[in-house]
Amino acid sequence: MAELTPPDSPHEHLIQSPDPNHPANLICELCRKFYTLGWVTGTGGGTSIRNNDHIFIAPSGVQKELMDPKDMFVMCAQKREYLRKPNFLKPSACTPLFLAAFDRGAGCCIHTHSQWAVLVTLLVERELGPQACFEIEQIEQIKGIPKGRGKSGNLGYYDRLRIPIIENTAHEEDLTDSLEEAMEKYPDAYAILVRRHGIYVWGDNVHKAKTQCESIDYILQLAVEMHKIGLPWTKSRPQRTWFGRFLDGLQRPLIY
Ligand SMILES: CSCCC(=O)C(=O)COP(=O)(O)O
Ligand SMILES: [Zn+2]
Repeated sequence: MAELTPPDSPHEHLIQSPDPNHPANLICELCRKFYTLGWVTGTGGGTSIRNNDHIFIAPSGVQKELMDPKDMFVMCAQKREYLRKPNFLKPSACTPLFLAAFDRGAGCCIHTHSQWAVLVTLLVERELGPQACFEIEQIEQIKGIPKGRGKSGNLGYYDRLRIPIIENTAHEEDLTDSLEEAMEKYPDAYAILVRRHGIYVWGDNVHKAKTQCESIDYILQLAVEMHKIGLPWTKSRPQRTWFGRFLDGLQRPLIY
């Protein structure tokens, strides 16, 4: 796709490997899969992988399903300096957001423009207000999400999954401060929704980031469908008002 860094560059070996699990190959393969799910259409969304000392980043504004390993940027994880920069390309505008996830121990971060994610941010705003998180419980797929950083095991069926929501900005990179704030406020979160935009999901490694992103997308789609037929996402709302409890008593199908 791109005009390449000269092939005699000392860093070409960083993106050349016959191993399908090499990060440069894997980002391209994953983005092809994610495209079919509607996660990275129209150049939106993307994926970044940290592999020990190296961070692999896709270019900005390209069709993510058509990328080639030679299009990948490679950054030194410690110095945060680019070791490999393909000519005529810019690194993804999501780079500072991916780095925020790597700073907190992630091995892979996936950004999607899934319509389910966008719809849930709109529903939460309308039903619960601008400061609210998305919350859901008693759905089997919640078990696909870890309890939190430094905690062993995954959420259980009766645990509540909470995904914070931050407001969108005109430029992707300007999301960084609010994303980091949300990461600090919700240290157990492995995902953050961006209103009217999409979601960032990260995991300890590629396998975990991918399966967590799949579980969350499944739950977000389910949540939209549940809302359409008037089913609540949680059994009860924390800090309910007397009016909320009154409505509970009537067993009205409202979202809290
Ligand atoms: C139509 S995509 C707008 C930018 C965006 O939200 C995104 O996720 C893609 O950014 P990138 O710089 O990686 O192309
Ligand atoms: Zn985006």
